[in-house]
Amino acid sequence: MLQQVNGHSSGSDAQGGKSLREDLQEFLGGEALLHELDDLTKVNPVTLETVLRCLQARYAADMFYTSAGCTLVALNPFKPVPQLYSPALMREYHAAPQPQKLRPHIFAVGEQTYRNVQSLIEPVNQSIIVSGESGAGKTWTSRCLMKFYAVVAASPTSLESHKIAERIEQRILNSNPVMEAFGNACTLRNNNSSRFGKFIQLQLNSAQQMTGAAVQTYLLEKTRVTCQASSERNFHIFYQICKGASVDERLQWHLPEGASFSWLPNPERTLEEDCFQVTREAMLHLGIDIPTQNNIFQVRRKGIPLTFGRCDGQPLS
Ligand SMILES: Nc1ncnc2c1ncn2[C@@H]1O[C@H](COP(=O)(O)OP(=O)(O)OP(=O)(O)O)[C@@H](O)[C@H]1O
Repeated sequence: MLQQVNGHSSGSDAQGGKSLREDLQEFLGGEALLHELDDLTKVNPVTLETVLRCLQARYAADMFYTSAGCTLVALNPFKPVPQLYSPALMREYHAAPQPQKLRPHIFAVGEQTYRNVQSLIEPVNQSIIVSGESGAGKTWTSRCLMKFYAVVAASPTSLESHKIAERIEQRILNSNPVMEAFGNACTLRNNNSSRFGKFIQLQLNSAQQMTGAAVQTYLLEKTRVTCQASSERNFHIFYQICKGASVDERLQWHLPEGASFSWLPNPERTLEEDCFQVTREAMLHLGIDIPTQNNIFQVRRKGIPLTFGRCDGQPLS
């Protein structure tokens, strides 16, 4: 049903102008070129149908980013598109005199923000809000932005400062697997769904080089530890420990090979997120040594109330 949108009415215009229906027909008549509309502000008339048809045409043409004024609409390709995130493309957006004139991309947003920090009078803080429904690609997009800044905000001249910058970049990137292991879970909508919100702050010095990062997390879905919807799973870390612990660790942590736990449903699902080794290495790079890691994993086990027990009726310890 056509509704009044932007001053257009669904019937004929009394002043002799075209009706919304005619506008729509004219707009959709040029469907072959819809994918070329890289900014939704160029869509006319603006209706749910025209906007969706435009995004659909761009999606079909493998164009996953579309501007909407100063907002960027990102569609989840649900397939690997490596050329869309290559370091060469990062450098292209970084070097462009006007990145906004290139094709819409998360790197254009990243670069514009990076340039905005350095105003003529004093540095100005910048914020990027990544929002969308579960599975839309927020975590992916945040990761892309962090990788982008790790590349563009690291061009120090001296070898020593280069090493410092490299270490910071690596730590920033390594924070992702750790946060995802402890805060993400497989849900019906997303195999790697973040069950918490996060505020990531990247810090730059006066030369625009990355000097540090801080992550604040909030609203962790703690109830998932004890209660999961059917066909969903607990936090990745529990499965990682159960699947990836060595024989010695199993003995120390009282995790017999093949034991199943009622609070760890659907363990048979094998996800790429189940890799314990990746989490351990990332923790090591963040400065969490092996004894501390072991303490954390023991706390994890002991922190689970005994009432959950094992499926085979044995107590946890
Ligand atoms: N740009 C992209 N290119 C390729 N794959 C993508 C892209 N964006 C998202 N995906 C795929 O979609 C999946 C879901 O994306 P992501 O985890 O980022 O969603 P989300 O919005 O953070 O969801 P949630 O709110 O549940 O945490 C990813 O694991 C990845 O496989």
